[in-house]
Amino acid sequence: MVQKDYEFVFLSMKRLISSFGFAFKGLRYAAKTQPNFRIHLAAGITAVTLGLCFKISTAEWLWVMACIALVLITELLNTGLETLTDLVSPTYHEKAGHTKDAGAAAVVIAALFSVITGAIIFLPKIIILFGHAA
Ligand SMILES: Nc1ncnc2c1ncn2[C@@H]1O[C@H](COP(=O)(O)OP(=O)(O)OP(=O)(O)O)[C@@H](O)[C@H]1O
Repeated sequence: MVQKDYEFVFLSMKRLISSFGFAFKGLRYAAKTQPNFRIHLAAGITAVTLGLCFKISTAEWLWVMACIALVLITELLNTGLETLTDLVSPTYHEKAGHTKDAGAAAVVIAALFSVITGAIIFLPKIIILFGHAA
């Protein structure tokens, strides 16, 4: 590799590391300012704990991971949307309201989907566990 190629790789790595830094800043901001984000994070940790306790299958792990990612991603995008809306429209505007409502609806759909998926995966196992205990 010539000097120019090394410089290109070094700069690309530097840019990638800065992007991760900005991403963590975004995560910290959401965790600090959004109670719902913290609730969804706790729900995700609970789902992972249940998955470990019940030794769920690989396919079930994929669904659980997809649900956790879906909820956290929509929550983060909604946080960004809310922040931007507050910046652009600090006073009442119908369209600002629609923007926030649509963001909130996306989070609710992701959360509902995850609750149903979690129930399909974990409820039968919980019922069997309580059946054996009784
Ligand atoms: N600038 C605005 N103009 C019109 N309606 C607004 C505006 N800001 C908020 N609203 C309405 O009030 C609702 C709640 O707004 P708010 O800013 O409290 O968002 P939120 O979803 O409750 O945020 P958080 O997740 O931080 O609690 C919005 O969904 C929207 O319907």
